Amino acid sequence: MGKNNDHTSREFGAVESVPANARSLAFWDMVATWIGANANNGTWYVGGVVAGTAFAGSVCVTLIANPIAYMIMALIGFIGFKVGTSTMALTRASFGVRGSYLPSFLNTTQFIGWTAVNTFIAAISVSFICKEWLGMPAFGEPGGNTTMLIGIAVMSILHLLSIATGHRSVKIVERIGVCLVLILGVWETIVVLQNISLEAIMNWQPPADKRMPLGSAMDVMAAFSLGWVPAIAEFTRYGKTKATATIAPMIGANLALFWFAFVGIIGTIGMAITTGVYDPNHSDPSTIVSKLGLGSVALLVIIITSTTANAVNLMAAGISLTNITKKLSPITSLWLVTVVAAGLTVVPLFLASFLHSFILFLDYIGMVFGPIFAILIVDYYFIYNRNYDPSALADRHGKYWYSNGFNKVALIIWVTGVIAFLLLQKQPFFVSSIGATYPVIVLTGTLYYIAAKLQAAAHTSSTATEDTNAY
Ligand SMILES: O=c1cc[nH]c(=O)[nH]1
Repeated sequence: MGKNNDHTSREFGAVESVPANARSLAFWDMVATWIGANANNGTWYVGGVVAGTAFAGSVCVTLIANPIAYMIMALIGFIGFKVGTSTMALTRASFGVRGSYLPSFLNTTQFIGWTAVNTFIAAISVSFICKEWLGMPAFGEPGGNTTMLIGIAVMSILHLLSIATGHRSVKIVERIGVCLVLILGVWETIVVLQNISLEAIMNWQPPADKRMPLGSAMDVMAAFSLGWVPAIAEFTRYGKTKATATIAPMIGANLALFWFAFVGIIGTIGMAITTGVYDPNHSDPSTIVSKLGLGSVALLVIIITSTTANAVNLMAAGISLTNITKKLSPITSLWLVTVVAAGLTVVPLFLASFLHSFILFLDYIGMVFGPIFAILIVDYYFIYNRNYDPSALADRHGKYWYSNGFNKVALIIWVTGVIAFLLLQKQPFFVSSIGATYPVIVLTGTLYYIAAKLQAAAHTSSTATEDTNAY
């Protein structure tokens, strides 16, 4: 095959449909990618956050909220597989060619935000390990920012290497990363379990002022996993088979999430029992492992897990940007978002509470993306009957242009969904039970279905009137 036709070495822009001969991701590559995504420090951390519902509550929330999110991910992964474009380009069909710039902008910012969040959490661990090994001040101590900056610098170099050639370098990072994560992560989990009594963990109750209601924990977990959904078609469009695009991400994401969140839950509760202080910043088992004098292994686990997760985050941030502008090539865009993310990671050093900012960030994700996914899924499966035309996604005269490039119906329903989230999220019923994220997704999907059908009926009748008048 001539060099120019060798699509397998190319990174495709958001709106380009990946042809069959460029689909190089096999089933196990996809499983590895999503294990690599969720086997990360952020998942430990979110496990520590929901530990505020005590052990039984946090396990239940984890087992309910996340699989639902990954079913949504599979539904959208399938659309990406069929149409061949990135997730944000898919929103052109429902929001309009220009209307899709809104979700794309939100998406680029959320994935840059995730990269910063993961890098920051990894840097906290690096900082603690620098203290153990070198006696340098750790995060939270006077002068602790130096060790944080070391952590941020190391991670950012690894990020640049992992996205250097787009999905191909990410594939290699995930293949190597997942093997190391499985070996070191299992080992680290065993060490932690040997040092923490499961019985004491099950009986532990959070202090009254730190107890988290179940519905709030549902929202936290749902937002955490839904955060991955807009990255899915970036990978499934390179998938070789339907199962690669649907079942493989579900296996990888669920497996790694259950594992790491569980370790985060027991790590945080274990530390709360030992120190008498409940703090999700202690969800990181590497801190425990390094206290046992095994700091180098702990450090490796942190660096690898954060790199594999951020490779996915950066792919999604960079490719989303190419849905907004054609001026940036996919690879330039990937490099750009990596540099911006490195800069952003420094910001939490100057914020009062990282945990508070993290929860606000998750609220933002649940609020803006839940309604976007509802509209995308209903639009593809029920309005367009599983039939999007990739060639019309960039066509100014095509069916996705709507009115000046915007589908007002989708935009209005999206705003309605966001407002509904803001109203329901604080209602005692939702706070104490199922949270607001999933009810709002169902509500938005239903409203969009009704509105889009009414829009289609109005369009048909106005076309019929025009035809009659023509005679
Ligand atoms: O999108 C996501 C979700 C969870 N963790 C991440 O790093 N990114």
